[in-house]
Amino acid sequence: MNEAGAAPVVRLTGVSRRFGDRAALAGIDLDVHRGERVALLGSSGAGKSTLLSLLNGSVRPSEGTVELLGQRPDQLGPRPLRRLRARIGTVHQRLDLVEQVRVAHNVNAGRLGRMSTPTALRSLVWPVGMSEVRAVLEQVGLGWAVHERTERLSGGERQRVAIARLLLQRPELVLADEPVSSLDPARAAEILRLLTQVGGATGADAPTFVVSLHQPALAREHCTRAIGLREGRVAFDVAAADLADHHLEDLYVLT
Ligand SMILES: Nc1ncnc2c1ncn2[C@@H]1O[C@H](COP(=O)(O)OP(=O)(O)OP(=O)(O)O)[C@@H](O)[C@H]1O
Repeated sequence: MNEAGAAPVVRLTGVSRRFGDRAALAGIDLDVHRGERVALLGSSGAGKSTLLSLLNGSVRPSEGTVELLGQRPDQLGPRPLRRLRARIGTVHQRLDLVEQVRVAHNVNAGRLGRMSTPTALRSLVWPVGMSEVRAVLEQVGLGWAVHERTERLSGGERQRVAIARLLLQRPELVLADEPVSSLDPARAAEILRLLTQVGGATGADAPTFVVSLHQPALAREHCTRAIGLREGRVAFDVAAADLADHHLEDLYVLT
C-alpha cells in the first residue's frame, strides 16, 4: 500500500513524546507523501530531532501512533523492524562513521541491512560489489578516497562519505538532522543537492526527504514543504515557496 498516491510514507496521529516531565512533542498530526521534501524549522529545543527520531523508528511515541512506509514500528518484532529501518536512511550531525577503517567499509555499511547475515559478515572484511561503492563515491566527488582511512579525511569529506553510504543504501525515506549547520553557504547548498538526489529516482519512485534546517533560504531552494515547530507543536505547515518572514519571526521569538 505504499505506491504513489496510496498510503503516506509517514503518518503521525495524535503523537506526543515526553522525556520525564518534559513534553518534547505534543499533539502532532502529520502525513508526508512520497517524493515530498520537507524542511523542519524551529529554535533549539523545539522538537526537531525528536520528530526525526520518531520518523526512523528509534524513538517511540508516548501517545498516539506512528506509521512508517505503511507499518507501525511499535507492532514489529526485531527482524521486521530491522527490515523497515533498512528502508529509512538517516544522516546525523555526528555522521556515525568508523574512523579507523577504510572509506569503502563505511560506504558499504549502507547496504548491510539489506544483506543476509553471512554476506553482511563477509563484506565487513572485504566489501562486495566494489564497483557500486566506487560509483557512489564518484557521485560525491570522492572517487579517489575509496581506499583511504576515514580518519584522514577532512570534516567536509567525511560528510560526503556519509552521503555516499546513504546513496548505496537507496532508502525510500531520507532523514537528515541539521546536516549543514556547520558548513559555509556554498558547501551547504552542495550537500543538500546531494541529499535530495539520494535514491536517484524521480516520480513514483522518488525518495521522501525530511531535513531539519536553520536556514530558511535553503528550505525554499531545496524543499517543497516547510514545517515550523515551536515548543513541540506545529506552528505552521506551508509550501516551502510560501515561507515568509512572519512565519520565522513567530518561530524564533525568545520566550
Ligand atoms: N533523550 C532525551 N532525554 C531528555 N530530554 C530530551 C531528550 N531528547 C530531547 N529532549 C528534550 O526534548 C526537547 C526537544 O529536543 P530536540 O532535541 O528534539 O529539539 P531540537 O529542535 O532538535 O533542538 P536543537 O536544534 O537544539 O537540536 C528539549 O527540551 C530536550 O531537552
